Amino acid sequence: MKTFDSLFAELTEKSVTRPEGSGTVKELDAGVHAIGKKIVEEAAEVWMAAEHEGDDRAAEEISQLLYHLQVLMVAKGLTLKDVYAHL
Ligand SMILES: N=c1c2ncn([C@@H]3O[C@H](COP(=O)(O)OP(=O)(O)OP(=O)(O)O)[C@@H](O)[C@H]3O)c2ncn1[C@@H]1O[C@H](COP(=O)(O)O)[C@@H](O)[C@H]1O
Repeated sequence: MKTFDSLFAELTEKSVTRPEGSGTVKELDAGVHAIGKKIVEEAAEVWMAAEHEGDDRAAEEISQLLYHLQVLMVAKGLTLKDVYAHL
């Protein structure tokens, strides 16, 4: 099963190899402003799913929020260590 750390490694690699058809590459090219807007949108979807939908939908939305947060980290050049230092 994919984990937070393994997804981050995958996204970091894609930012370097830039494979065709990668949504991550497309999002990175859109820039921090666009990624930030996506994070806000996904956060709202997490909230709505948690309050009004089932656990499975909430978990799915949370996974998408985590993905977009990771894309922002890659865009900013932040590592997992940088973030874990604040946990
Ligand atoms: N985990 C994810 C992931 N979670 C969410 N998303 C993207 O985030 C968006 C979620 O969008 P919504 O549900 O809001 O749907 P939407 O509004 O129709 O989406 P958009 O129109 O905004 O694109 C979709 O575009 C998904 O493709 C993800 N895209 C990729 N991954 C993983 O990231 C890795 C790299 O992906 P690629 O770069 O695409 O190869 C792979 O392991 C993927 O499984």
